[in-house]
Amino acid sequence: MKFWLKQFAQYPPDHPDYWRVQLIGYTLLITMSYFFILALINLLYFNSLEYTLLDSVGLCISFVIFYHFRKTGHVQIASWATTIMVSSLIMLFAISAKGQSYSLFWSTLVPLISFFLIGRKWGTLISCLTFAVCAFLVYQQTQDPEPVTIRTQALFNIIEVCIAQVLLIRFYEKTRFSGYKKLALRNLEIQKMAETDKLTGLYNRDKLDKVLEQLLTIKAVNNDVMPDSDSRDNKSPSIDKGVDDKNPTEPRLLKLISRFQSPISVVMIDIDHFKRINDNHGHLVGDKVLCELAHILQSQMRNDDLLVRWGGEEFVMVLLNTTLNDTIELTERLRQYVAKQNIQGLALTISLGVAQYNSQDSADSILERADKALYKAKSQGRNCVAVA
Ligand SMILES: Nc1nc2c(ncn2[C@@H]2O[C@H](COP(=O)(O)OP(=O)(O)OP(=O)(O)O)[C@@H](O)[C@H]2O)c(=O)[nH]1
Repeated sequence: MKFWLKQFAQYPPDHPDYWRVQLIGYTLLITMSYFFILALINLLYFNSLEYTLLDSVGLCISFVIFYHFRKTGHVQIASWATTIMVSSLIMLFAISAKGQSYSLFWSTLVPLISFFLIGRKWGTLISCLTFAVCAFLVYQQTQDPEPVTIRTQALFNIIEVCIAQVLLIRFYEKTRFSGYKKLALRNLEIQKMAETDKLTGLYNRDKLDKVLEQLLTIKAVNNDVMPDSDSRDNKSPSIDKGVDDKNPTEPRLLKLISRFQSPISVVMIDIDHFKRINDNHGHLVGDKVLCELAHILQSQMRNDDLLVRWGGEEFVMVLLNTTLNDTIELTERLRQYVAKQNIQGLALTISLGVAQYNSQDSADSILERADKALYKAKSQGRNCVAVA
């Protein structure tokens, strides 16, 4: 089938007409095969010249539309031509069979094709017209005193229409599935973009607010029922890392948050005299320093902790299951580690402000205390850790 279906460069998979183009191709290939087989069956098995002629006309028209569509890629013309051809041949067949031998069953294909190819408005009109003709044929049958006899033709009609229905519905399901998948992926991308800092690839401030809010709400509830554990080595729930995370939109934190009982520390980190780096080496170097520092900080953190870019040259860490003493020890180690690094050929230092969660804290108040601690560290001469 793929060999016969031409892929048009002007209709890539994300083009609104992509699936219409596919359906035109599929429908025309299916109708050509159907008309060819039906013509043979009607000629050789039923000896019906009338139906053989009808099928041959269908085969020729399908081929002409198929050929024209492959040459021009004109979706609108091909959609209308296919719909009119399919519905009028079905109607011609049903009328010539006087609606007998389940020939009316073919009309159920008309809405499937017309709605998809020419839209709701015209699809409704053509389907209603087709069904009106069917109703009229049935009415005529009711007026006919002769009893209806079921022949082999009826069996063929039922089988052929069922196969066509299954093929079309399979196609629609594929279309729907592919559409939803694309939408879901796009939503994930958008969510990721909204939560990520473009420069460093870390989570951004919005994400921090969201995570802290959830974390502290659960913490406040749990504080009423469970005592805090007091060691960083205890098994703790995790927060996603921002950098290089394959799926930052589905943090492990959210899955584990309900089990959360442990102490939380928030650390605000600021590069000392960053303005001088920009002034002396330019903003591009400044940007590279920010990226490199983000990776250095990330490399020194546990998988369980969260690092975000707060804005400018400031970062925030959220440490789970970490007591105040552990946090001071850890941040001091981090400060010394950064001071020893050569970042873009520069030696730089950081100041850190630490705040430990207490039961009165909200997301805003704990960040505010960490910020005050950072201010203290700056006023103590920078390159140090201060506690709120
Ligand atoms: N290159 C670059 N610079 C930035 C970015 N965001 C903020 N800055 C710069 O960071 C500098 C921050 O300067 P200040 O707030 O005076 O702080 P500082 O020079 O680090 O001094 P202290 O914090 O007091 O040690 C400003 O020059 C901002 O322009 C960024 O995304 N890229």
